Amino acid sequence: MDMSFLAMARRLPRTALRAFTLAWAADRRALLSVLAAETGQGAARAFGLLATNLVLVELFAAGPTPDRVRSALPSLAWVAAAGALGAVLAAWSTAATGALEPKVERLATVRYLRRAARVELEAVEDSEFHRLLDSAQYGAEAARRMVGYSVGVLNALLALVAAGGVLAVLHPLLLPLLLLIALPRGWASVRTARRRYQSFLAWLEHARARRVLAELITSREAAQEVRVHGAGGFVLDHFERMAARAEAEQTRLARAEAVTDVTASALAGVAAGATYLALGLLLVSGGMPLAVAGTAVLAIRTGTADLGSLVMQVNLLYEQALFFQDLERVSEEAERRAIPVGGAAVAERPQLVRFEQVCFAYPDRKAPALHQVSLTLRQGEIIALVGENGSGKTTLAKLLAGLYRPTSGRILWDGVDAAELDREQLFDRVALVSQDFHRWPFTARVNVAIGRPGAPDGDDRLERAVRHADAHAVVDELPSGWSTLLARQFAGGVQLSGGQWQRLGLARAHYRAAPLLICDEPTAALDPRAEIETFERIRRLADDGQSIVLITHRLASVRHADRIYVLSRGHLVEEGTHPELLAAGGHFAELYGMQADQYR
Ligand SMILES: Nc1ncnc2c1ncn2[C@@H]1O[C@H](COP(=O)(O)OP(=O)(O)OP(=O)(O)O)[C@@H](O)[C@H]1O
Repeated sequence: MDMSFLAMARRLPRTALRAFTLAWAADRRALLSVLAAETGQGAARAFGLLATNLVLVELFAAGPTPDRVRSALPSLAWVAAAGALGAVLAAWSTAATGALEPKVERLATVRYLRRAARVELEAVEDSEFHRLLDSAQYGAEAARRMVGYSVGVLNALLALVAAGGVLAVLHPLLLPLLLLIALPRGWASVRTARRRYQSFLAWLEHARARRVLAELITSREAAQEVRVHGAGGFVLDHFERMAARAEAEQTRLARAEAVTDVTASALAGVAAGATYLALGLLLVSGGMPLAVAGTAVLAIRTGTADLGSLVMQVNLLYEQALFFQDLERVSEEAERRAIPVGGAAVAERPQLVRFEQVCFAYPDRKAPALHQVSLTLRQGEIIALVGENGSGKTTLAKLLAGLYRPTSGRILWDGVDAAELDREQLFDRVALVSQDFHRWPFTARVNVAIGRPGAPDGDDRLERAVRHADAHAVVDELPSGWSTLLARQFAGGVQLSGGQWQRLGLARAHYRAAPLLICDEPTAALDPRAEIETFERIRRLADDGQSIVLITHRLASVRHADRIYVLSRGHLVEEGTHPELLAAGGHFAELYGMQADQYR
């Protein structure tokens, strides 16, 4: 909230320069066209004013009126020529600005999204970072607007230099008086912009919550409970109350703006009065001829209009710059929290992954989710992670996949600490079927092939993956087969059942063909036959050399695991094979007994 006017004034040129660099990168030809057209317009305007002065001098000169008009004609032609040139240049500037603006917005958006996609998972889960991301959403649009407003500022500035230059030539007193008229308006605009932005920041969380509430009412996920449980009225009621509070803030802003504006207008009025009084006194005292006074009035009028527009444009630019700075800030933060690039190479087929005394705590939680966990996974082995809800199984899987880094302890891949490995390569060795694997709103084909975008042998690979996950039946039933869109919210989109989705998720993980497969509850939505078959298939993958980490609550299905690790409240409490753990009569045996009893 470093919002003092001076601090902002110091930062504005730097921000404008960044926007300019962005525009240069987006389309330098369009940018140069805009600059040329605007400078040309400024020159044409100054020239036009000077020519007007010559017209007036001729008209107010002594002699018969027809002669005076005749001698004013050449200057009048110059006035017309300057006007025509200005109009052509303005049209050129409009066309170039129109071409430049969307490119700047696209470039700003793509840069920001590229950085956002590369941050650590921890940052994505951090509400503060999300808040930044939300406020930065407006930044790309602000970058676009900054182009237009910068052009406006340039235009008004050059026009002002033209009018001011002419005034300074006419009489040295007139220029400071002109500035005096503009000062109160400038003050008012900046004050209002700052107030609006401060309010935006203070109310951002509120606006986000309101948006979430509004989306809930229309979302497909909540649609059933909105109706059957009557949750719609409840949510709407909250939305209305929150909206009413936001409206009160808008009213406060509007009132404050009105008071500021009226004060500024009064001060500007006094300054304008003083200017015209000075002009009158100069005329009366004979310090200025009538023709010059006529031009001065013209220059003051256009000059105040130009100043007004300059103040407005600077103000708009300033306001957008505040939003653009958010984008810059989030880019810096995303860069700071980015997944590091480079590092030691990871073997194509890692032989051994070891957890050594690994602890992990989520940043917003006091109690660690994992406490001194040590385990080993060899190539071609299946290990199973079991334990009650919240015992830390998924967290462990995410650490293994390289999504989190241990708070203490080490994860060694063939003896090398994962912290030193090239994370991109590490990700490349892992396939995930997580509990919440993503249901991409794309076609069935893409939903599988997105497991490894850009994989070379398209259809064969797809066929193998589908056969493995027994997803044929799912795809055969779809109206357009592989090309069916799996997003009900779009025309022609189809909705799959949970189990059908799960088969596609499994096919996706198989399509990825990574040496390490992590299956987190891969069969929760499958019917009993499909579940048994799936576990059997997963087991066969290990025979082909894939290492598998299986997380499940179906304790009978971990029989074939080479080793079972039992977690409880983040601690590793038991490990062994299925028969060993049953014989030990510990935690696993107890859980297994409870499940088995249900079937007896
Ligand atoms: N992103 C997160 N941020 C903060 N805490 C989390 C996060 N994910 C999980 N936790 C917490 O960490 C602990 C372990 O969760 P985890 O998801 O690893 O358990 P789990 O054994 O996979 O549970 P389940 O069987 O229910 O899937 C829980 O207390 C959970 O509340």
